[in-house]
Amino acid sequence: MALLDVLSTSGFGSQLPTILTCVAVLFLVRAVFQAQTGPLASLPGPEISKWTDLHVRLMLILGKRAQYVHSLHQKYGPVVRVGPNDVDVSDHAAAREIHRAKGGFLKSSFYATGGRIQSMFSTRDRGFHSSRRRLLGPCFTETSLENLQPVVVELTRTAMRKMRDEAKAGNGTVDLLKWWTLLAMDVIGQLSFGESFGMVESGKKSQFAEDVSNAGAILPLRTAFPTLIWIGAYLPLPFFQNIAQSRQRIVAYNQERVARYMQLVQKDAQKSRATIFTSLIKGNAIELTELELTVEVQSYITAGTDTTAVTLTYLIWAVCRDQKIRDELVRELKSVDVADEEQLTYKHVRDLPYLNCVVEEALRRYGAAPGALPRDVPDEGAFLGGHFVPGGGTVVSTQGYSLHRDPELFPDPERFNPSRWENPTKEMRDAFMAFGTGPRGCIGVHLARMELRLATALFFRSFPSARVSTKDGMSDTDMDELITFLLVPRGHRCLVELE
Ligand code: HEM
Repeated sequence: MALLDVLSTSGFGSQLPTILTCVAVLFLVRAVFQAQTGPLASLPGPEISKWTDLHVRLMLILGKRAQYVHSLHQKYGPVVRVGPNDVDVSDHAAAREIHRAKGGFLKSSFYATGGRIQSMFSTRDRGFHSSRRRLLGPCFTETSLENLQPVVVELTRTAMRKMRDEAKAGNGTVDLLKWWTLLAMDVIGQLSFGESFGMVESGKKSQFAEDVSNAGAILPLRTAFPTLIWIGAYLPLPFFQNIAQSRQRIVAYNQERVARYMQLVQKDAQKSRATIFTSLIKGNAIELTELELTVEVQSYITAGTDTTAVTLTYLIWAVCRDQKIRDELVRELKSVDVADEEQLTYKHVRDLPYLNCVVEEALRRYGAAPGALPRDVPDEGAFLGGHFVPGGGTVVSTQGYSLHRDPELFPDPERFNPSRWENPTKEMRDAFMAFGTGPRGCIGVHLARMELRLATALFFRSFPSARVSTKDGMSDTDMDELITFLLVPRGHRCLVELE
């Protein structure tokens, strides 16, 4: 018997509207109760945040979430409710508390996007993370990277040569975002597999790089509407199918490269190319399985390419826009006296004071990960920024965007002003979160700083009068800051004239 017949003979059908109305009323009462008297009800924030976070999700897709949340902090203070279960904190001491070791705030479900195999980046498991970080941390120290710096210098030098060639062959401009992306990805390839992806040399993104961009482009949508993406994976729509194919190709490519590297190690560990994993070689094997290594390398490519490339793009753009800053930087760089440009090493530039101020200010103002870093509040709750934030399902975030714009610590915070780092206070240092902080802070921080310093130094030594172009319609609008998890310039390009 059809279901409707059963319902009508049982009299249930005639009562259905009443039942549905009761259910709707119950939901409404529950929502009102939660909004007005729930454990987060006393936290400051706009009325809408008590009912929904849909507006915040839409802001995320539009690349304006960080700016919106910052405007809430300006209005409501350092602790603000941004959704029924979401809080954002811009108090420096509270941010440190959230991110400190053993603070009890674990990465939220936002990070659980990477399938069944966990990486150091994606894991939410404290035990897994500690053991992986203990193993890999030593690979990323300044001392370990020391041995690898010549290959980074060489790749950067090649990038300069290729940029000059491209500018000469074309209309005098180059797209910084393109070149820094090729460079950053080649650096990770070189340091992970002992061979680069060859993109700086070819001047073009490989299929692999295109796939990485494709897979990354879906991140905002996945973050804002994870269920939609989950359903999409089962639908025969080209958009979702293309992304699935990109992901499959990325995995296959990484597997192949890692397998090749491991064969080299097995054949002759001594002669295998130096990589960040060299110190993990014991006898003729590496202390990670092929699969573990593949997943780790993938996370370095995702976490270490666009972050470095975008920060560097904004850095060079900001310096080119201000002749005084550019001239001061060029003056300092010219003071490095080497007989031949080819002899310039990382050591020559690492400790240059003004260069370091420029890098620090670029990371403060344009660090490429300024968005929310969400953490689960421990069950017992916590006092943060003068408020009690309850646990049991609350997610608390900190965002570099707000922490770096505290006008008390960084007067005129929107201004790109490297000199503010000449004598930084402890409070400024404490508020600096471009690389996160605590045990989940960026493991690539020394590598990133090395790349930023080297590329900036070699760029302005090669092109001391570089300036932002207006050719091909390039304008400041291209550099409007869109922030999902990462920062990206609206125009997805940054054209500069080299000479
Ligand atoms: C300017 C460049 C970079 C910026 C601004 C940046 C920023 C960040 C931030 C803010 C975090 C913390 C994320 C969180 O708490 O949710 C992080 C973590 C991480 N970053 Fe970076 N990063 C950069 C470069 C790199 C590079 C070059 C690598 C390459 C190895 C890398 C690998 C990682 C990894 C693996 C983590 C996770 C660490 C963990 O959970 O133990 N990053 N990064």
